[in-house]
Amino acid sequence: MPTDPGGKSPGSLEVADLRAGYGKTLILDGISFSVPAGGRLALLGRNGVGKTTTLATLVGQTTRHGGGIRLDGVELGGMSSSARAAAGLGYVPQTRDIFKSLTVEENLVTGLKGRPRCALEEAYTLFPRLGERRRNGGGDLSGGEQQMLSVARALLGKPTVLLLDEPLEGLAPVICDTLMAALSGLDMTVVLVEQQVDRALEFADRVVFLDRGRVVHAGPAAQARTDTALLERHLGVVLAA
Ligand SMILES: Nc1ncnc2c1ncn2[C@@H]1O[C@H](COP(=O)(O)OP(=O)(O)OP(=O)(O)O)[C@@H](O)[C@H]1O
Repeated sequence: MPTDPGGKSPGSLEVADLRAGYGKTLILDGISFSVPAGGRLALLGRNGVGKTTTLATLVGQTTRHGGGIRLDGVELGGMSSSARAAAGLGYVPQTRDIFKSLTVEENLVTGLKGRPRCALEEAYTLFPRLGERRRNGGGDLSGGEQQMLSVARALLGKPTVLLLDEPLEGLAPVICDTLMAALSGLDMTVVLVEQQVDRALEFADRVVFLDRGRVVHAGPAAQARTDTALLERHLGVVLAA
């Protein structure tokens, strides 16, 4: 992991009493959580509880009504989305943020943010499939390849915190394995929203459950995996033993 001049690893995220929504409609009603540099947080909850809104608020795509978002002690709340990206937030939205009319390589170039073109090799090393398909159009890729492209493009910007919104949605189990293996090798802070609870809890070290725009539980992911009452209460699921 890169270190700052003071020798501390970057990527410490602190969200304090965040209140946000769409226009005047409040969805997040005072959310607080923190992730240390290099930590992995799973953000879970039933449909419509505000998980996507939380990530969208972190990157400045909603209306913030109050509260703070600090990255390595720097308040991001008043910044534009592009300034937050420059500060270190990388975002992979649920919609897979790729340009379908551009080739794989052209898509990746848009993620370079001023870095030299040779940095594209990082993406092809992480996902060799993208290297094989570098001249194919983004719209011609399978769902899994599009997701790899979306993740790789976000990583090329060298974020210190990666925000992932349901990266496994609609993907075959073998592609989910490939993606999770790549994500598990990353050396950065990650906030993961995911419906595949077992995979999310295996990946994460901490978990936060949301319900109706509030944090209703926060704790170690390993403990949550075996707490059937907790999972049933907040998600309505029971994991296979
Ligand atoms: N653009 C929008 N304008 C107004 N309301 C919205 C908008 N996007 C989401 N909402 C509302 O905000 C609430 C939270 O939605 P959000 O997408 O954050 O939930 P979620 O936990 O990510 O759900 P899911 O698991 O279904 O993706 C829902 O009631 C939703 O209808």
